[in-house]
Amino acid sequence: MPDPPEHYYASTPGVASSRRTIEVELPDLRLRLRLLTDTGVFSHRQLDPGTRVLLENAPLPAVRGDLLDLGCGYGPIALAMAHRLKRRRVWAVDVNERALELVRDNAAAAGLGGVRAALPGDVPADVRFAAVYSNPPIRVGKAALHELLLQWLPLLLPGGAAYLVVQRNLGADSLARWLDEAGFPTARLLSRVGYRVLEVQPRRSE
Ligand SMILES: C[S@@+](CC[C@H](N)C(=O)[O-])C[C@H]1O[C@@H](n2cnc3c(N)ncnc32)[C@H](O)[C@@H]1O
Repeated sequence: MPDPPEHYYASTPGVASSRRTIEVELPDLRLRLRLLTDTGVFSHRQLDPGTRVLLENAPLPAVRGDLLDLGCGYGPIALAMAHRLKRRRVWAVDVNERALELVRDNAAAAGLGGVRAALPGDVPADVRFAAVYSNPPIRVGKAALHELLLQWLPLLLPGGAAYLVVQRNLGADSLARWLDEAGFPTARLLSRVGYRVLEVQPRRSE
């Protein structure tokens, strides 16, 4: 039997678990986030710089409704948004089960009952999103990334938006063009330290 894959988007990481706590400070939050991370989970040693750019710059949702952290990892985006918007339900979705366990433990430790950590197939079919925040899994390859976005972006509510942070040198501009051609009006919200934050609107009606 081959060893299980060790990349961070495996459903069960092959590397042994070794949890640690990291602290994350965001300018608008009065408390420091204390977040459990683990090996086998994306950027487990420190908050990813792209995620920081997203969290410090993406606006709050313009309409009411649930939020989605697509590809949540240990949950820095979901947890920060849940602190900011305590009454909202925040879906934290990932294929990595170790990551989902961390999100559950992080939300419980922070007393954030609105966070729902779920595998993609476990989100009820009728859920729609006021906003999607994502540092998407670029490393899965273009075809899988496009498929992922085509699965979740159609679930945006009217007036909602998705905010995606992507490294400029990992194809942020071509992703923006592809989204636009796929019918989702996309604009570059900002460009900072090698990252772009894309703002994606719900699909244009035909
Ligand atoms: C770049 S990481 C971002 C993690 C976390 N949001 C952060 O900012 O630290 C992308 C995440 O997407 C997850 N992922 C990969 N394929 C996925 C899929 N098909 N559906 C949901 N999540 C996926 C990976 O497991 C990984 O945790």
